[in-house]
Amino acid sequence: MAISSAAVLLHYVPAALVLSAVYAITLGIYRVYLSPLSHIPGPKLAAATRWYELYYDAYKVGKYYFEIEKMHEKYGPIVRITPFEVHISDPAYYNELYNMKLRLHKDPWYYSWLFRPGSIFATMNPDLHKLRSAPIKKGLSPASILRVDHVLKEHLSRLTLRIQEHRDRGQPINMTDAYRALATDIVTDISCPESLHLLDKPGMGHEFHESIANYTMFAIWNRHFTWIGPLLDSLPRWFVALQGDVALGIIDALIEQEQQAIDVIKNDGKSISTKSFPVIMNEVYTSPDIPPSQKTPRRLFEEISILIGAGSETTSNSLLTTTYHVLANPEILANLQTELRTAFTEQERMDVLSYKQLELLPYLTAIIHEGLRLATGVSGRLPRINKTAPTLYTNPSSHSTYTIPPNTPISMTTRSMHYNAACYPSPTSFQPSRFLAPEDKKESLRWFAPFGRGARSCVGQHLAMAEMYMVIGNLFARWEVRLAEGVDGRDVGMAHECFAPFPEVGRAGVLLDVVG
Ligand code: HEM
Repeated sequence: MAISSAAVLLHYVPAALVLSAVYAITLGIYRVYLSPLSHIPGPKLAAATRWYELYYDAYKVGKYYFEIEKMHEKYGPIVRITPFEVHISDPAYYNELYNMKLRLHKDPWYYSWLFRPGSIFATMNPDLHKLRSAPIKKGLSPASILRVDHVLKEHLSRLTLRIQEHRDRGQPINMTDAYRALATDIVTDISCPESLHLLDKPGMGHEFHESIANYTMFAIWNRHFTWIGPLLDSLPRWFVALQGDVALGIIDALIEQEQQAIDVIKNDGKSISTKSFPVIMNEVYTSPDIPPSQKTPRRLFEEISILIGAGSETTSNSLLTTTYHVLANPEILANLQTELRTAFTEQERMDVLSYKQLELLPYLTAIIHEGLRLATGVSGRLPRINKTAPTLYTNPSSHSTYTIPPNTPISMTTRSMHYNAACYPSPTSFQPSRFLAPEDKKESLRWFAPFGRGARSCVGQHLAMAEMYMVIGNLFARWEVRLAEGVDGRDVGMAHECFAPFPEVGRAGVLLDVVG
C-alpha cells in the first residue's frame, strides 16, 4: 500500500515539535545561566526570551516601560531587560552613557522600528551619521531657525485664525489636533518644497493624526517581525485605498514626499518652490559632504519622512502638556499673564510675538522647561552599543561593579529621570519654580534632557524651542482660554510608551473654550 506524502510529513511532526521544544529550552537555559549577561540581575523570563518584551510592548501596546520600572524597584539600578539588553536607571550615569566622546552606535534592532534605514535617526554607525547629519544640523541650527522666523510667524497666524473661528462660533477648539497640525505644517514647510497645510484642512487633520499615532503604536511589532515594515511599504495604492480614505490620505502624503524628492533630484537640487529659504531636502541633496550614492530618491524620502515624524508628535505633545498644566494651575496662569502683559503692549500682543522677544522672559522660560520635563516627548529607552570595549557600571548602593561586554545594547530612559523624586521632588506636579531661581535652575538642569544628550541628541531642538516659546507665549499673551469640561490629566498623561508617550486610547484630546 502506497503511503501519501502528507502521512510521511505527519509522522515527523511530533519529532519536530520535541526537537523545537528541546532547542527552545536549551537556548533559554543558556541565556539565563551561561550567557555573558547572566550576572546582570533581572527576571529570568525576560533573560530567556524576547517574547517577554513582545508581550508587553507589542501585544499590550507600549507597556514594557512600566514593567522595566517595576524591575528596577525589585532588582536595583541595573537590570537585564531582554536576553541581549541591559537597562540602567541611575541619573548619575546618564552623562556617562550619552557621552560625545564614546562614539557609541545605536542599536539596530531597536531602531528598525519605523523601517527608515536611510535616515539619520536609524543610522547606527557614528561616521556615517556624521556625514549624513551635517546638512540637517546646518538647516536646523540656531542661525537657520532665526532666518525662518517669518515662516514660524505665518504658521502662528494660521493657528490664531483657527482659534478665532472657534471663539466666534462658540465652539471649543481641540488643541491636540491644532498642535499636531501646526507642528507638522512647520516641519514640512522647513523640510520639503511643499508644506502639508493641515491647519487649513477640516478638523485640522484629525483623522490623519489619529492614523499616524495608531501606526506609531502598531509599528512596535516591526521590531519583532522585521518583514512587516517592508511589506507595508510595498502595498500597492489600490490595496491601501480599500482600508478607507484616511489610509489613502497617509499613503498619498508619503507618495507626495517621495515625488518631491524625485523632483529635487531632477532639478539638480535647485529650488523647486518659491520659498525664500533653502529647505532641508535640497540642503541634503546639494551637500558636498554626502556622496552621490547617498542621494537616491528613497534615501532623501526616508530622511525627510523621519524628520517630519520626529518633529511633529514630540513638539505637539510638549506644547499640549505645557498648555494643559498652565491652565490647570490658576496661579501659574496668572503669573504668566502678568509677565506677558508687563513685557508687551496690547498692540504688540495682538500681533504675533517672535521667538527673540519671548525667549527673554524668565517665567515663560521656566514654564517651558517644566512642560518639556513633564512631557518628555521621547519616552523610549534609547539603547547604545559600545562595539569595541566593555562597559563598567557600579551600583551606587551595593558598590558592586558589573562588566557589560562589548556589543551589548545599554539603555536608559530620560522620562524615568524626569520623574525621579530624587531629581525633582513631587515629580508629577507642574512647578515652573524649579527652573526659576538660579540655584534651583542649576540643580534642575542637571537632570533635564528632553532632547537627549551626546552625539545623537535631537537635531531639531532649536526649532522645537522656537515653537514652544512662540506658541505658549502668543497663546497666553493674546487669548483667554479655559480647559473644556471633561478634560483632565489623562489627556496629557502617558498610558502607552511607544517611543513617544501616548494617552489612553479613546480620549477626545485637550479641548479649550476660548472665552476672550
Ligand atoms: C519638543 C520636541 C522634541 C523633543 C522632546 C525631541 C526629542 C528628541 C530626542 C530625545 C532625540 C534622541 C532620540 C534617540 O536617541 O534615538 C531626538 C532625536 C531626533 N529628533 Fe527630536 N525632539 C523634538 C523635536 C524635534 C524636531 C522639531 C525635529 C525636526 C525638525 C526633530 C528631529 C529629530 C531627529 C531627526 C532625531 C534623530 C537624530 C539623530 O539620530 O541624529 N526633533 N529628538
